[in-house]
Amino acid sequence: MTDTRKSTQNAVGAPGRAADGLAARLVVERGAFRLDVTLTAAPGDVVALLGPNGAGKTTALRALAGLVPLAGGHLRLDGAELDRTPPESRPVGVVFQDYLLFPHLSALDNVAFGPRCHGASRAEARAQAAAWLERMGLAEHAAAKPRRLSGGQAQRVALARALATHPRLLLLDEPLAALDARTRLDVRAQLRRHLADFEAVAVLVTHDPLDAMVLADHLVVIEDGRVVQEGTPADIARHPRTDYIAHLVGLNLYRGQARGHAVQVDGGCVVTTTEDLTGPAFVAFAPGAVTLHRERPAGSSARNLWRCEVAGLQSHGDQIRADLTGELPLAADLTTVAAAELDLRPGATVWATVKAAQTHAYPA
Ligand SMILES: Nc1ncnc2c1ncn2[C@@H]1O[C@H](COP(=O)(O)OP(=O)(O)OP(=O)(O)O)[C@@H](O)[C@H]1O
Repeated sequence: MTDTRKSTQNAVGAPGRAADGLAARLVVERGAFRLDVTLTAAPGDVVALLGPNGAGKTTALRALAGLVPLAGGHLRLDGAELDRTPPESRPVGVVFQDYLLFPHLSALDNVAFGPRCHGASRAEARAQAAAWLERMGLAEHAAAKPRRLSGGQAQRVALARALATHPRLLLLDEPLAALDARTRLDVRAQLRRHLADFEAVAVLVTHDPLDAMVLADHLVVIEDGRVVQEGTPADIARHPRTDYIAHLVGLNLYRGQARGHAVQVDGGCVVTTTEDLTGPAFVAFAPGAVTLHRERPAGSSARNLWRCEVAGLQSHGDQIRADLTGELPLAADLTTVAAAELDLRPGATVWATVKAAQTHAYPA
């Protein structure tokens, strides 16, 4: 994916960077759960924390906000230590999934609340709030109470409230999750524009890979309290390193040992690739690269041929996704017509072929 929005050359996580921005190692203990993640970002970066349920994304965000204490590590923002700074004194703005607007205050007063808390006079705070609402396209809703606002409008008020304090760190916790699909598209596009103009560090927690890919320059994938992979959205989509990420980006992924053009997959068969590698490797291919046959194909030019059994079928847009077990567990996408012609049903035996040129191997 190309990011035309903002330069990413500011080297997230690169050694020797300037003191500006975020440099954190967040160690948090919550009962049996331990979070230990390192996050660094330069001003202007948008970092998305992505991961399965319970991975620790929200805990990381709460630690950045000062809402849960660090059991270890450090938290520096623009060179200043924040570990012991109480949440209300941190130069941090937070936007939650469910907006958390004050129900008894108008949109304008909700936004003015931030600058007021930071010492602005009432008139100044209201003037700044009016300017923010204008920027968000909400000027005509300034007097409305939150219950009169749509979900998308309320979320924009919450964003204006966070930005009005000029935070050096903006935290967004699933900011689009509560919105319906149509509103989500609009708010995502607007949020993208506001984040592009935002000069400081933004950290976004999301379950949705599309939000992460559209909004962030840098993805940090957390599983079980640890960072399992980080990089640009394009890197991660091309070179997933865990099953969770492969599933997220819709690829079949295997780990094994490469010898030349063959990768011996752990616990099973060989996948032939066009890359020439030696040693521990990943090999991946898209479900759409798989061709299914009811009989073992004779004379197929595909270098990869596996005998499988249909474990399940699901519709997936205008395609059918077949989950296959057998020599190599894999997902295959085929058209509804092809699925009908093959008479695919759970339990059926099928032969799967994949051309070497449609696989992609890379060092593990
Ligand atoms: N107050 C708490 N006390 C003890 N454990 C907690 C508490 N809050 C969360 N946890 C545990 O911390 C772990 C991480 O939770 P967290 O909410 O950070 O994950 P997450 O990645 O944000 O998940 P989700 O996507 O489901 O929101 C989980 O195992 C959870 O059970």
